[in-house]
Amino acid sequence: MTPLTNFLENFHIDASASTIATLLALFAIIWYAWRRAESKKGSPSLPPGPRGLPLIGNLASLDPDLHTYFAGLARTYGPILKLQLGHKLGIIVSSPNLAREVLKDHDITFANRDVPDVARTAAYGGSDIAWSPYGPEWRMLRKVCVLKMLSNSTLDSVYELRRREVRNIIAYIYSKPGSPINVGEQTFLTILNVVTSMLWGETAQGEERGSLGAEFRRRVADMTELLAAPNISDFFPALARFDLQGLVKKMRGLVPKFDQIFDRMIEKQLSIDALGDRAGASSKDFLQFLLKVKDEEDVKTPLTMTHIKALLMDMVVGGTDTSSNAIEFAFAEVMNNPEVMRKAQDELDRVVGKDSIVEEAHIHKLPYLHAIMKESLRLHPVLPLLIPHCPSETCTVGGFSVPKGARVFINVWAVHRDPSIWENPLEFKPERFLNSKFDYSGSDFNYFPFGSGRRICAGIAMAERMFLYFLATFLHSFDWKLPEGQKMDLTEKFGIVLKMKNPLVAIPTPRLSNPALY
Ligand code: HEM
Repeated sequence: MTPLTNFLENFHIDASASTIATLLALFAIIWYAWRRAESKKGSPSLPPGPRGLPLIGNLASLDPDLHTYFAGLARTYGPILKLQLGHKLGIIVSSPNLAREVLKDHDITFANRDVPDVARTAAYGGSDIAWSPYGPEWRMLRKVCVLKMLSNSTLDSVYELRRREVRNIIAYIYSKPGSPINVGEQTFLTILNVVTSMLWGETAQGEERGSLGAEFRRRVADMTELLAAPNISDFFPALARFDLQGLVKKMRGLVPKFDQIFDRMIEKQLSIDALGDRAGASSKDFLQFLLKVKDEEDVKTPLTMTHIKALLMDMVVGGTDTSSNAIEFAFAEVMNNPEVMRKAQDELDRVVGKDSIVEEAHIHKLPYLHAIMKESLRLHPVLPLLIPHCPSETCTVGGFSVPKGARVFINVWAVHRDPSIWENPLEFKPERFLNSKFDYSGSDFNYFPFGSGRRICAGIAMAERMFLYFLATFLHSFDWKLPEGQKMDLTEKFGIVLKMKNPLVAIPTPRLSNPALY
């Protein structure tokens, strides 16, 4: 197989001879122009990296599991390395010191994103928090979200929503004695209901809960898969308009399905406002708040309807898939380590008791549960390469030049498994976090599952609450075992969100003293 056919196969392109000839000609022109531009600039001291092929660079050898592939390269080339991804330079950083240089010392320079074509399509032209460039618009969006929806005081005020959804799922599981439960799916549905009811106060019930949730989950999964797929258009911007792999077309097919729901909810909210029927809308609804902010005049950076939809997309896609996959990994690790399960359930029985149900007020009294969350996010940080950063100007990291516009991957997954930092890094051992100094603030670059600096996750408080409350309730309410003859498989699958390759299916047995508690 030639490198070109190998490359085409890697990118799932069916190509006739004439397509290949056209591509070759285009590549040659781009390559020539690029080399000329480079030679004019002189040769900057770039980080080391594997030798690439002319035109396509290292694209032919990319492995779909980018986090493990990058970790392997770092063992050969060191903690900062480069990959030539067609016309785009990729920089991979895999050590705490260099992550600190990028995310702390050069925080503002790297607080930008290199927006993939599909992400631009998904996020209404990149008008959301995650893909906006660093600047007043991003600051306004983040402030609106963090202050209003994701702050501790708002989260406290909507505990009833979380409680209702968690009690619903527990009752549902209890109603299916001995049946296998798809843990990720049920967690996703519950979180989706929490997030959407915070957004617009509507929550799917009964049959609708199952069908709407399953449909949403598929679409969110399709979306994150498209976001993670290597796209020729990003590596050869001159070819973007041809959308050779059809990824943007696929994303364009997905977005309207979300958009219709957003439109429906916005219209509903506006008609409630028009009728002055405040009683029909909870004053806590985030959408209602956003629509009010949109109408505010005399603001320097106005919030538009496009921003609102992009924010809803961030919350529905970013808030659900991350949290549910993180919980699924933790659940699987706990099941795979019976001693950890025993300690977690002992702690719950001591603090909550078998004659009561878990409330969020119990959570701060459960240090072992907190340690489980930290350990699980160490081994399986669900955004293993963060969201790639992009320097707004050329700067030096670890003594090497990182050019303006490079796509910078911070391999937090590799740092979290580095044996020079962590003892027996592959072991799931929550004890290592008991009484430890590690938190989620991103101030220690040995442990930063939510990122660090200006672009740190905007939803940490919400993620922490949902994760701990769900896991505590699941472990307290039931004993869990795998279906007969099945083995636990913790293999990961890379997407922009890390998932379990084979979804966790487990059988619950009630363990509380009284059926009324379900
Ligand atoms: C366990 C769950 C979660 C984990 C591990 C996680 C982790 C992360 C990480 C690593 C980033 C990228 C940081 C960077 O690029 O440097 C991020 C960004 C983000 N997260 Fe989360 N996240 C989780 C849940 C949530 C939730 C529940 C929400 C909101 C409802 C949320 C909203 C966001 C947003 C809006 C961004 C973009 C921030 C920006 O670019 O300024 N996340 N998250």
